[in-house]
Amino acid sequence: MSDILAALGSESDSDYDSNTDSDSESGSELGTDQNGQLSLSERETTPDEDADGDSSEGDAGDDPLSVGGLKENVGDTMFVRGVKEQIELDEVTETVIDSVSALQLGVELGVLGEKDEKKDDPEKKENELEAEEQIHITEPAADEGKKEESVEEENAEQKSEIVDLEENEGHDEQKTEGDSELKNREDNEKESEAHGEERNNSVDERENEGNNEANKEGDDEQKDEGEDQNVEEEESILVLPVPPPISPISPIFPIPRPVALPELAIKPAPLAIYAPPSPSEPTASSPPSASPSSSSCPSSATKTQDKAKRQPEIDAEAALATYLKEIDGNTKSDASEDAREELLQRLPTNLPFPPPNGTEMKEEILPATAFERRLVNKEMGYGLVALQNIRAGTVIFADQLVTIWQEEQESCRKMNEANTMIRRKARKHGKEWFKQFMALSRPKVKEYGIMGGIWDAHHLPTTWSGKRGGIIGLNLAYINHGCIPNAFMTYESIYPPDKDGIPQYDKQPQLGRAVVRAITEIRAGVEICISYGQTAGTAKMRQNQTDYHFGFKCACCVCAKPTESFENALHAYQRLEPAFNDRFIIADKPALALKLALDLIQQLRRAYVYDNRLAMIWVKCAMIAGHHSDLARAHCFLSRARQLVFLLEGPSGGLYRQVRNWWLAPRLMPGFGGTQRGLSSVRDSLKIYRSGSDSKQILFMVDAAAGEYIRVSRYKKIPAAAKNEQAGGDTEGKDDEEKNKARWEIVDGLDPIPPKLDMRTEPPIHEWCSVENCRSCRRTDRREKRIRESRERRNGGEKEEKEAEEAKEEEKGDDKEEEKEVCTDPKTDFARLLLNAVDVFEHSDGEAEGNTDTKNRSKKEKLSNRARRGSKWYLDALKYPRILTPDLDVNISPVDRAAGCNCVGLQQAESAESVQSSENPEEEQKGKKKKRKGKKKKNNHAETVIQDVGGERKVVLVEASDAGVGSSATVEQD
Ligand SMILES: C[S@@+](CC[C@H](N)C(=O)[O-])C[C@H]1O[C@@H](n2cnc3c(N)ncnc32)[C@H](O)[C@@H]1O
Repeated sequence: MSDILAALGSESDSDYDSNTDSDSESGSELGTDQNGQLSLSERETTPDEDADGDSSEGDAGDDPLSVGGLKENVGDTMFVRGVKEQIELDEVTETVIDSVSALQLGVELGVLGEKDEKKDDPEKKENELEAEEQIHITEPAADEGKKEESVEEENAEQKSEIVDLEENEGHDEQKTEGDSELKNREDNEKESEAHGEERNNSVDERENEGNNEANKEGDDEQKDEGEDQNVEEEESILVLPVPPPISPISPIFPIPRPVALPELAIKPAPLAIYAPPSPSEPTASSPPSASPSSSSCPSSATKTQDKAKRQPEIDAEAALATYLKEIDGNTKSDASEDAREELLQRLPTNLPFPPPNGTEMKEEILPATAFERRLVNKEMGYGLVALQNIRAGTVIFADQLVTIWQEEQESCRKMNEANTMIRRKARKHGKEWFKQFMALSRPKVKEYGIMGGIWDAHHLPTTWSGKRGGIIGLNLAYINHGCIPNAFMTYESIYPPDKDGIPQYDKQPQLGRAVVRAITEIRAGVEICISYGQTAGTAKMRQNQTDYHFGFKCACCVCAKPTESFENALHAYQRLEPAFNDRFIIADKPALALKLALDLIQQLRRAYVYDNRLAMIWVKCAMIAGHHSDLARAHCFLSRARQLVFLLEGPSGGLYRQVRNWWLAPRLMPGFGGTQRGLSSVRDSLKIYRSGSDSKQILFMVDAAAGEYIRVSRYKKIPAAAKNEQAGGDTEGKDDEEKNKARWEIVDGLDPIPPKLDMRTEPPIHEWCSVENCRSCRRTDRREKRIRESRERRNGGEKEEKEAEEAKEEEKGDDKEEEKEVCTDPKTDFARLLLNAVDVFEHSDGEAEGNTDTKNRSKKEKLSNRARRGSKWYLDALKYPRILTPDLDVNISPVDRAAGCNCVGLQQAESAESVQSSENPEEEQKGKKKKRKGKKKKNNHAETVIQDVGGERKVVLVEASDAGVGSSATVEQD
């Protein structure tokens, strides 16, 4: 899954039916993108979000995963639940508040423990100081003098910078910040003295290094360059230590950094750490209410209460709870069909199309005042905390980045080289940016240098376009990791422009800004978290994962205070996710795979996991359906994936683009058409969309056995009247809703003969589009028209038509046999396809033998053409071995065969013949001839498998003689 994500760039049982309905309307999306652009304001005016917020209630009650719905619903849900959570979070908050006040007392948290110990034990303190000194002394003796020199020089440089700073400060924006910081520090120092504590040198150091470096930037570039060189010379004596294997992207300065917390303005403001909403769903009868004790700040509590009094969230909450219950099937719905329809009506249907590559996106970005840096807790340090309610889908910030790729990192042999590189890259973003960059906090490790210190404290490991590296941005520098995040980060792709400044899309794009979007509503006072990387499993497992990959044990609220439902969901994800990459399950147990997916989607939704983990499950379901040529289900799954990915990435995201393309043409999905077991048309998806609350049953094939595949066309709706009649009018004990509900039955027997999959005859998907004057449809029409005309021009009208007709007839003749009957057994479907592949092999053998017989050749050519068509899936599947290659070692048991399947594939298989294998190539050749001779004589059952023959993968016939049916099969190789 992550592979796909990397290559490309992923709502619950409860929502798919509503969403699918919206999806049915989402055909209208085709026309909604009139400008090809999206501005957030446009999105904000979706029908689900009317001015008074009432509709958002409806949405909330309706479909928390739809894009607009999510914005409102989840938000509302989270908002109200968040209040509840705060009761649970009181403990945490108290701890945090304690630590804040501790910090105000001038105690640096990072060295709290250290200092306490030192206070207790003066001897120990002395020893440690000595040890610290020794660490510096352990430099090579020859370098020692130089190092001291360099340190002195650095200090001298810093002092001169301070003078500069003091001179410039009057004109500098940083002045006020610096002043307040200095004041804070002075206060802290005084208090520290009062407590008899040792004053921390870090203050001076930061003053010297941070602000002054920023100030120094005010000087001209040449001077800077000169200084760089000086620094380079000074630092060249320091050798970068060998990086320990902490992370695949080892930090550029891998010395374990001390836990020195950055000095920022600490306000004794209400503080709530990020927490996903409580999984316990409030009921309509007991709407959640804000409790004064749920907030550390009385004023904020009152505000929340006031909000709660204004009701909309509570009503939305109640509606959502009812709706969720209805969908989940936990309880019977109180919501009438009409009410439900009304809710569905409010779903947004105008998901925009991604703009053409490179089009400037006009999305609103929140003002910088919408969040601030605050101390979260001792473990996590500082984080970004929302100061206002943020809607799902909003761009919180878009950061310019300093990126250092792994190769660049590895090319730095010395600390100063790395420092210079970071400095150079940071300066590219302009003076103001650089100043702010220099003002980022950093640990007090001399060896790191200034840039190295900042990098070490704030960089995030990343992978982009297959490259690994680290990034650092001004806001990103303070965003923490959460295992259930409420924000999602994507990158912009920047294509290099040509001479005229036009982006060249055929060139490799460069990493642009890092865009962070809210994926659920984020309440004011809640920490904004992204996921540094997908974590899964229990809290301990996740902590190990973050420790291994990022060098810290995750202390996010989900890990710090694991609750049952979060744990279950993330553990289920870890256990079930691999199933969607398992060739055997995908090819042979599609219904099992879909059921697992349903279970997982439900669990993730309950735990409020709305990130790419969920989106990719929808995508995987679509791929599974696609593998079995089930256009209808694939289309529905892709609709859901598309909505969610849109929320995560916005309209110009890479995955969004990809999913949207697949949604338009599911056949473009890798592995599509591996079998024809689920053959359906996109039009069939309307059945799923219209099936309302039963859509889960159809979409996920809930009634199917693990290895079964029930085509959408086999579901038949029994109207309520007919159903009651069938029951003999026995409707006692059933409520009205049950009586009036239609039933979906699965029509028994074989699936009807499917139409041949033919891209030319299938109506283009845009034909379903109901939007008037749809831009996309017009474009498609124009393109098709152009193609037709050019074809006609090239081949000369009539002649070409005649030829095409002839070719069609010929093809029909070829495929008649295949169309006779369609096997619904996966194994036999599979055998048939493999046999086609065998034809290819045979044909190539013939050529190798120099068989020039024209009759044979034309026959073989025909065969091979057919085989090529049939086995295209096989070749395609080989391209995606991890994802959707069907199980290559599939065997048809003799018992299965004895059960008698009439499919053409099996008949062909039965008429085929196996040949004795031999390790000797000459004998093998003889064997092949023998095989061809005896082809018609024997009537043994044969099955095909892929085996390693002489180091090469070959399709092999596995023969079972008539006598062996039901007993044992003899295996021979060809
Ligand atoms: C980009 S910085 C975030 C800002 C950082 N908290 C600070 O105070 O400077 C990333 C660092 O924050 C800490 N961090 C982030 N998320 C964390 C989490 N969930 N648990 C523990 N530490 C975390 C780790 O030390 C990590 O290396």
